Amino acid sequence: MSVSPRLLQRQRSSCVYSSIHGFNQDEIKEKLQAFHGGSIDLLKQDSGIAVLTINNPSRMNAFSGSMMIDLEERVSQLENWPEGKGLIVQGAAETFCSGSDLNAVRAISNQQDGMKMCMFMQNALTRLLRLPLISVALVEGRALGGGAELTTACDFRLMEAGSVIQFVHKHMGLVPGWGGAARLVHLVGSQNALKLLGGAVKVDPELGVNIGLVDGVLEGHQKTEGAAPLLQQAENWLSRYTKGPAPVIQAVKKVVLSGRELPLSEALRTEKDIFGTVWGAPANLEALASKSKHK
Ligand SMILES: CCC(=O)SCCNC(=O)CCNC(=O)[C@H](O)C(C)(C)COP(=O)(O)OP(=O)(O)OC[C@H]1O[C@@H](n2cnc3c(N)ncnc32)[C@H](O)[C@@H]1OP(=O)(O)O
Repeated sequence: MSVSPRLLQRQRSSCVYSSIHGFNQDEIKEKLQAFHGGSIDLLKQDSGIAVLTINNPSRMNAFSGSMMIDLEERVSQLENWPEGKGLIVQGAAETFCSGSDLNAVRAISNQQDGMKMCMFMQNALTRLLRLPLISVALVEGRALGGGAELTTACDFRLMEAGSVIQFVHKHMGLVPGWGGAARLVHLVGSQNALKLLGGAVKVDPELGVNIGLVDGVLEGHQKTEGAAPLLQQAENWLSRYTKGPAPVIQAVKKVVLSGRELPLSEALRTEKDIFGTVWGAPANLEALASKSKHK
């Protein structure tokens, strides 16, 4: 499939690494492709909420090399989805993700390949976080290592009662490399981030909510009689933020993103530009015509 120049330009501007940093995406893709197994599945729904599933149940949804490539391709598809409003990232078979596939990690444990894999995943997860969609990580079971990092590449995190997020990197003689440490500091502050990484702390829903990592706790549908399936609960939770026309929801995400990532003057100018895309647009004119009251 050929990629349009506009799409390529948008992808590049969302990436952290490019050829200027000595990063060659095709080269690392070829290496990663050798470690296959599992998939990343994308379901775009008419509601404007997509579901991205980390699917490698026989390895507790660990990321094989080919799944890393899949992830990058799915993010590209979501970048090019004008009707999109929200995204739920979940794991298959009742667990979230056990990080990178340790078989692949062992095979590419040399310094150079490790750096390339790290840059590839930072690019993919940064683009995931920068999607103009409001995103939620739905954590069921365990989110370990790179799986914990993946949760921080979403706008929100919902945990099922009994689930765990754990940055186990220290136990592996590592630190996060997929951007998880930088994002964690933004989410919970440097004191809490130091505790979570330095202690490889098991974060349960209660601790997660207390430190601001977790935005909601869902009832375990298998343990609580009458509870809705988890994905349904997550969709209901997300829908309060995705009600309305896609251009408006996407603009909401973009102004928050620019405020989060850019220096103030630049964020203000970006906000003005984004404001310009919704001012006088159909949803704005419709709201003005309806003389709505906000009681
Ligand atoms: C970016 C840096 C990183 O992400 S480094 C990787 C960090 N992750 C890890 O170290 C996770 C290691 N795995 C575990 O701790 C356990 O397998 C967990 C996930 C707790 C599950 O335990 P338990 O319920 O007893 O199942 P199990 O150990 O029998 O696992 C089932 C099969 O899945 C596999 N598995 C699990 N995690 C990985 C992984 N990260 N990479 C490759 N394979 C993994 C296990 O080896 C096991 O496979 P098998 O059935 O023995 O063939």
